[in-house]
Amino acid sequence: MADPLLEIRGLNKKFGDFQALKDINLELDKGLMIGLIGPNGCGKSTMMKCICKIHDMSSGSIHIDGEDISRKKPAEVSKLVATVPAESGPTFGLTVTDMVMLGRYPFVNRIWWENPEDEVVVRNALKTFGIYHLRKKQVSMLSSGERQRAMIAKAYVQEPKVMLVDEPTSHLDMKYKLQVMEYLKKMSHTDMTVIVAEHDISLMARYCDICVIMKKGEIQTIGDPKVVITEDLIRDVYEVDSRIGLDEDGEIYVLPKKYIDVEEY
Ligand SMILES: Nc1ncnc2c1ncn2[C@@H]1O[C@H](COP(=O)(O)OP(=O)(O)OP(=O)(O)O)[C@@H](O)[C@H]1O
Repeated sequence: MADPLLEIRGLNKKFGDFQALKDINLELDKGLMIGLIGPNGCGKSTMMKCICKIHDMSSGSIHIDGEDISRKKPAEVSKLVATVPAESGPTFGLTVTDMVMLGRYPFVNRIWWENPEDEVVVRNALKTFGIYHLRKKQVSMLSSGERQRAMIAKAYVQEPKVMLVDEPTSHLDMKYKLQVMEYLKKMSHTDMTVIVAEHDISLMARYCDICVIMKKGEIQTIGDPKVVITEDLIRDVYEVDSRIGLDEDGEIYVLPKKYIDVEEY
């Protein structure tokens, strides 16, 4: 059997006395779309930041494609893993093309000067993500949906093996939510494993091959969303009563019904 693309062993992360991640163990194969689900503060972003080395681990190991990331320099890690953060941050008057081109940075040796190959990769990404017509526009002028697609294009041109996407649809309307998830799904079909943290569980259940459910810094369960996402699980993890159904296409939808006030018990 092939080795997993991402292998996390005994990952712990502490901020001072607070333990944000507790003994995380996870093996993921390539070519999958993975949904990271759990309540606010359960550790989703912290786990992503450990995978891309924004945070140092307190203990444990992370291997991507057999490579121990703790031994890699930042530029080498950037060739293995790319991140699409929840917020894009300041863009300093960059055009869409300029910003997406920044994703090629790990491939530049000493002097920053894009070559014709970089230009082809960027042009293709702009077309793939439907933003070619916006290429000369400043990123600060884009709508949320357009900016999100530009951020995904920037991560895509990094040609990573693992793509980490934090809350990709939080500012998007229904159409762009679906569109962004479609793009991410397509990327997972190019042998890239895409890990998405997102609060819309119905959307995650529909698009993800595997869901990783987290609670209080630990992995609660992992598996096929149609199997693992149940009313009992939602009650346990979110303290919310919900109804879970299947529409005529066999897709799961999750309807939150009532917040359970734990103080009442
Ligand atoms: N740099 C930090 N210093 C101290 N505590 C932190 C730091 N970063 C995160 N935490 C804490 O670690 C816990 C996990 O945070 P994290 O951002 O990973 O949660 P999350 O699951 O991504 O939440 P959300 O869904 O709200 O984005 C939280 O209690 C948070 O306050």
